[in-house]
Amino acid sequence: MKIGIVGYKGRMGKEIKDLFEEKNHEFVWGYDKDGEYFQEPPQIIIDFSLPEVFEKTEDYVKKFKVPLIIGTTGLRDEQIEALKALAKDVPVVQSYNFSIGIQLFLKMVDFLKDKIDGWDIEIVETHHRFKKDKPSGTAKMIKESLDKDVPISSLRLGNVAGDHVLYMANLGEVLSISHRALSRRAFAEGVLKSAEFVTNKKNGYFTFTDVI
Ligand SMILES: NC(=O)C1=CN([C@@H]2O[C@H](COP(=O)(O)OP(=O)(O)OC[C@H]3O[C@@H](n4cnc5c(N)ncnc54)[C@H](O)[C@@H]3O)[C@@H](O)[C@H]2O)C=CC1
Ligand SMILES: O=C(O)C1=N[C@H](C(=O)O)C[C@H](O)C1
Repeated sequence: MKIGIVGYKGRMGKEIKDLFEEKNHEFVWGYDKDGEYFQEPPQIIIDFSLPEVFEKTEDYVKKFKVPLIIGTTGLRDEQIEALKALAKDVPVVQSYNFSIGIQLFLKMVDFLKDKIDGWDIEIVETHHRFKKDKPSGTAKMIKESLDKDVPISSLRLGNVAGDHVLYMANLGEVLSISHRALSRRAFAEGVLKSAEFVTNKKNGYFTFTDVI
């Protein structure tokens, strides 16, 4: 497929471009801080940028009438609503984490959440020093899955690709679930799966849970 990437000069943008090209897909369009790169119209747009770029992405998806895969974190509620509106016309896949491991993590949380009433529960996330948002989108997803107002601690250290730990403790024991992304490749592979997932869809709002 011919892909377009919003944020194509960023860490995730480059990782996604590299993986798709290894799989014989073609990077034909991009948008970044210094404007548009145009070779030909894309068949799909992938956005890994910042929430302030969202309206541009929305305009380009409408212009090219193509599916959107969006992993940008820190989106505002009205931006999520705008994605749902966009999904009436094109397929949209939105997730704050495109790794398989975090999907399994969320399933474990779902299994545990009504068995840990009265326990102390805390989320700790660690990311590279360049990450702009805090807490991470994934930590927010874990909190939402728990259905509880639990504290989130954020560490910004070196070049960590993404660690998430959920601690649960009663007076006698500590239980934890942890996930470590060893590189950004894990996220890029989830984006590729999502791009393949939407190829036969006309429209609809999906999360990465629907994809796997
Ligand atoms: N959902 C997921 O699985 C994952 C999500 N992310 C999220 O993806 C986003 C990007 O992460 P990274 O690639 O590490 O960041 P980055 O900072 O390396 O890349 C962001 C790109 O957006 C561009 N950009 C910034 N402002 C812009 C503007 N006003 N107009 C056009 N382009 C602009 C930057 O120039 C840069 O190339 C973040 O929100 C991050 O949290 C990151 C990894 C995995
Ligand atoms: O910015 C990152 O790098 C990451 N962001 C996502 C998040 O905020 O949860 C996903 C991953 O942990 C890497």
